Formats: sequence, C-alpha cells, structure tokens
Amino acid sequence: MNGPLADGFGREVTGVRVSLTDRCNFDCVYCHNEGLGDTRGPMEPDDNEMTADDVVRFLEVVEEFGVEKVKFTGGEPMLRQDLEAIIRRTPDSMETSMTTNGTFLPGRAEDLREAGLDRVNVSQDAIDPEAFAAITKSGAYEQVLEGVEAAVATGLTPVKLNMVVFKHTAGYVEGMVEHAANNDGLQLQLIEYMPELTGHPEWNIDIQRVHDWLADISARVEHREMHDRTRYWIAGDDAAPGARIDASNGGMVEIVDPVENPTFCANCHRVRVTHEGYLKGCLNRNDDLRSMGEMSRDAIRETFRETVANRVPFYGEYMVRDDNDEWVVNDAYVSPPTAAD
Ligand SMILES: Nc1nc2c(ncn2[C@@H]2O[C@H](COP(=O)(O)OP(=O)(O)OP(=O)(O)O)[C@@H](O)[C@H]2O)c(=O)[nH]1
Ligand SMILES: C[S@@+](CC[C@H](N)C(=O)[O-])C[C@H]1O[C@@H](n2cnc3c(N)ncnc32)[C@H](O)[C@@H]1O
Ligand code: SF4
Ligand code: SF4
Repeated sequence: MNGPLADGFGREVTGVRVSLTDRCNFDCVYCHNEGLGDTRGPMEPDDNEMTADDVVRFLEVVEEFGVEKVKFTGGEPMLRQDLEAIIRRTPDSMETSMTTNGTFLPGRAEDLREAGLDRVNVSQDAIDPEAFAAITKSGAYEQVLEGVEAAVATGLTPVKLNMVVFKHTAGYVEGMVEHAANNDGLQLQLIEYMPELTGHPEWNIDIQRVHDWLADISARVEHREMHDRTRYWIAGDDAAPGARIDASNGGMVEIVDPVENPTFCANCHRVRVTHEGYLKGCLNRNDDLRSMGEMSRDAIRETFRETVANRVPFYGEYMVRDDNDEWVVNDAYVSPPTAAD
C-alpha cells in the first residue's frame, strides 16, 4: 500500500465523500446537493448512478493510496436499496460513515450497523416540527427523531446532528445546543450556510457571533485537524459543578465554517465522487470534474492521481481578494479565451 497522495499545497487526501445518488425525498430550501444542483425529480433509481460494483472497486483502489475514511452522502443515500450491500463490501480498513436526512433509519439502522457502518450524521435543523417542515418541505419530523434514536440505540455513534445555521434556523440554535448537551450519543454540527451554490446571500448569519456565544458558555474548546474546525464542550444540566465535561455529562458542538475561510480550505483532506462516477476536487467548484469512464481499476487510479494533483484550496488560492477586498477568481484559473469565444 502507498502513502496518501498530496496536492501541490501539501494537503494529503485521506478521505473520500461518495455521493450515491442525487435523488432525495426532501427539498430543503438551502440544499447544495454536494454542488450538483437540484434534488427534485423522479425517485426511481437513475441509470447513471454508479453501481455497487463501481463504488466498491473505487474504494478498493483508493485504499491503495492510503485513503482511510469514506463518507456516503447524496442526495439521500438511504434511497439506495443496495446501501447495506455497498457498506458490507467497503474495505475493512476504512472508517465508514454516512450523512442522511434520517427518514429511513427506523428499521434500517441495525442492518447498517451490522453491515459495517461506524457512525451517522443526521440533518436536523430545528427542534420544532413546523420550522422543520418549512425548511425541508417534508412532514417527516417524527420519523427523523425516531431515526436518530434508532441510530443511537444501535451504536452508530457519535450521531452528529447537522444543523445549517441561517436565517430560518437562527432561533433554534440554543435549543439544539441544549438538546445535544443533555442527550447521550449526540453531537451537534453547526454548519455555516453556504450561499455559493444555492444563492440567497441574504439568509447568511454571522457565524462569528455563534463562535463567541459558544466560547462564553463552553467548559472547554478543542480544534479538530480536519478543516481546523473548532469544537466546544457544553455542560449538561446535571453536570457536577467543576467536573470535566465530556460525553458522559455534556455534549460537543462543532462549527463547520467553510465560507470565505482559507484556514478551513488549507486543511481540506477529502476528494468527492459524484453519483455518476466523476471525481471532484472541491465542493464549491464545477469546473474540476473528471470522469472515471468505465471505472476500470486503471482508469480510477489515473483519474484519482490527476484529481489530487490538480486540487487547490478554494478560498485563498482559487478565489483571492481583489483591490477592493472582494473575492474574485484567481487569474491563474481563468481559461484563456479560445477562437470560438
Ligand atoms: N465547503 C466545504 N464544506 C464542507 C466540507 N466538508 C463538509 N462541509 C459542509 O459540512 C456539511 C456536513 O458535512 P457532513 O457530510 O455531515 O460531514 P462532515 O462534518 O464534513 O464530516 P464528519 O464530521 O467527519 O462526519 C457538508 O454538507 C458541507 O455543507 C468541505 O470539504 N468543504
Ligand atoms: C447535501 S446533504 C446530503 C445528505 C443528506 N440528504 C442530508 O441531508 O443529510 C449533506 C449536508 O449538506 C448540508 N447542506 C446542504 N446545503 C447546504 C448549504 N447551502 N449550506 C450549508 N450546508 C448545506 C445539509 O444540511 C446536510 O447536512
Ligand atoms: S435532505 Fe439532504 S439532499 Fe435532501 S434536500 Fe435536504 S440537504 Fe438536500
Ligand atoms: S477546498 Fe473546497 S472542498 Fe475543500 S474545504 Fe475548501 S471549499 Fe471545501
């Protein structure tokens, strides 16, 4: 086995995010769909989706390059009926996790665990059925809560609740932090709303205010290597005064703040795979997709090498500040005009 491949900025690729479908049973108002556009459309399996064999072959090849983590995502990955089979065949050396809207976890959480899934992230943007329905355009609030319970009960832990912090959810942050601090097996990820792919910059909330508030109320603060994310430990209601706060008497809240953040991008160690079998070096870009063709082992190897070699940090390199302090595409990445233009 080789060591991890690094890009020209010294960023080793140790993880892959595999989108298994772009179909979804929700229609969240903010959805970036991993940079691939709309999730609306037919619910039936799409002929263009990678087969289970393709996904497994891809994972076996990148394992050779020292990739040690895989995240299954989508669209809604649990719409794939062969998900358990894919996870069962995922290389044992990989930490295997999934990001899901949680609707289908009741009834399937145990099978997923048995197949080898280590943990799940579940999107939950509010502790309030009406706000939840308005954001996701779905009435599945109770099912999602049941899904989270099923995931905790079966040991798919820590279960990270993903909450996008934006105009529609700002009023629910405090309640979600309390919820994570007082319930075993849960962590909370507060995700900065990313308007790059979905528009509506007016929905932005200043994430620094959330950092400041958490810094005030937290018992301790840590930094995670991936993306240099900040983690705040919050005491649960019955934590003894002066006790060290950990998962037994409190909860962890992590802030995911990629927007306009060169430090986040400088610590980015993952490559994406679209449901159609394209490699993608950066979530925010659609000009760096590379097809793996028929997905033979050789084609996967070569495309993976090329993708890693061409990765660049989005903020700070692909996007740079102009004289007015605005982010603009770095001239080095603007293609010269061709005769056809
Ligand atoms: N811009 C950008 N956003 C990311 C990146 N990774 C995660 N995010 C954002 O964070 C959201 C939640 O990510 P998850 O799929 O739950 O996983 P994660 O938090 O990255 O990974 P774990 O904490 O290891 O489970 C993503 O959908 C993005 O909105 C990244 O590399 N770049
Ligand atoms: C695209 S979804 C795919 C997996 C699954 N359907 C789910 O919702 O968890 C992955 C994550 O992206 C987050 N997300 C989607 N659009 C976003 C945006 N514009 N800004 C920040 N996060 C976003 C969602 O909250 C979710 O946690
Ligand atoms: S559940 Fe996930 S994929 Fe579906 S619309 Fe919401 S964020 Fe997008
Ligand atoms: S380089 Fe791209 S994928 Fe990586 S953290 Fe930055 S925006 Fe996200």
